[in-house]
Amino acid sequence: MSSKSTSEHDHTGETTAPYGSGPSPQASTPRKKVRIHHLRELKDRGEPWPMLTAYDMYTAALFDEAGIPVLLVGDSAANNVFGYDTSLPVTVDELLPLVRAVTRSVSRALVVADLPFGSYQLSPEQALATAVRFMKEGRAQAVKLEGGQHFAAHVEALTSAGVPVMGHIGFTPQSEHNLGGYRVQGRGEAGEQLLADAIALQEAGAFAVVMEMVPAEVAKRVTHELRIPTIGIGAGSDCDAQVLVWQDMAGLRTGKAPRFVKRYADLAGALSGAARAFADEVRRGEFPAPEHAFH
Ligand SMILES: Nc1nc(=O)c2c([nH]1)NC[C@@H]1CN(c3ccc(C(=O)N[C@@H](CCC(=O)O)C(=O)O)cc3)CN21
Ligand SMILES: CC(C)C(=O)C(=O)O
Ligand SMILES: [Mg+2]
Repeated sequence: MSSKSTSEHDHTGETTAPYGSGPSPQASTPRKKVRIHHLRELKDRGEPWPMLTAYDMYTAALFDEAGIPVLLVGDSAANNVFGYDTSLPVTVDELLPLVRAVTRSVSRALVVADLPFGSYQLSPEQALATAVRFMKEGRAQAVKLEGGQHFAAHVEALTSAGVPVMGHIGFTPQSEHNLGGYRVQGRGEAGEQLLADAIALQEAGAFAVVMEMVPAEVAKRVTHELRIPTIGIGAGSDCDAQVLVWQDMAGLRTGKAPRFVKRYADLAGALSGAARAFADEVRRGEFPAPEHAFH
């Protein structure tokens, strides 16, 4: 990766530091709306960046303030919001209000809407019709869809209509039944196909590609071959960016998380402690105290 230092002027005439530049921690927080070319600049400078899922107002606003440049309203809302056991059942009508809540709540982060199973696979026309709903009704800045070479025409239909597209290859949860469960993809011979898929997405106009559960060596090679950023989840440290589902990252998910997850907090413990403390105080007659009441 080359090192390139730029500072640019936008239509306001204001000079802005590129995202992630500068010596202080604050400097890594973008002061204005993150745009797609910022992500490409970060790749060119070799500066890794974070992406998180978000599905509602508080998380979106907090992650935006924390300097997460890209938020994904994932179809993983199926598991992590709606309580389905796979991502397959979730619909556009269920996801749209979440996308709208997130876009309403951020000032800087780029918001990507994940196209759910069945909402784009039928044809490039279907993909465009669905993407248009997420852009117009959800006010998303980009959409994401799962698939490689076979979906190049879909990606091209979207990008040529002005819809920025993020690809997603490797383990693609919407195809879990076809892939035989939650398994690492792209080992051995399949690594060549993964690279071909990534290149096909780039050539079709995708602005970034998620690689989920692929060997770190393969992800590294794809990352070096592509001009557009790669975003890893269980794909090692050589991707241009890293994404996690926020409930996994913050320890809200109970039960065993996938191996690629690191927990940075114990929200499950904190929330369950708060609920128990509230319940105890109500049962003991300690809450509400006089200062919580009106007289
Ligand atoms: N909370 C959450 N986190 C996710 O990362 C996530 C979702 N939900 N929902 C949609 C998909 C499903 N994903 C998953 C779900 C489970 C594993 C998992 O259990 N992995 C095991 C087994 C891997 C193997 O056998 O090779 C692991 O230990 O990583 C992986 C990805 C990723 N996505
Ligand atoms: C894990 C990310 C990449 C995703 O697709 C989702 O959350 O739906
Ligand atoms: Mg998804």
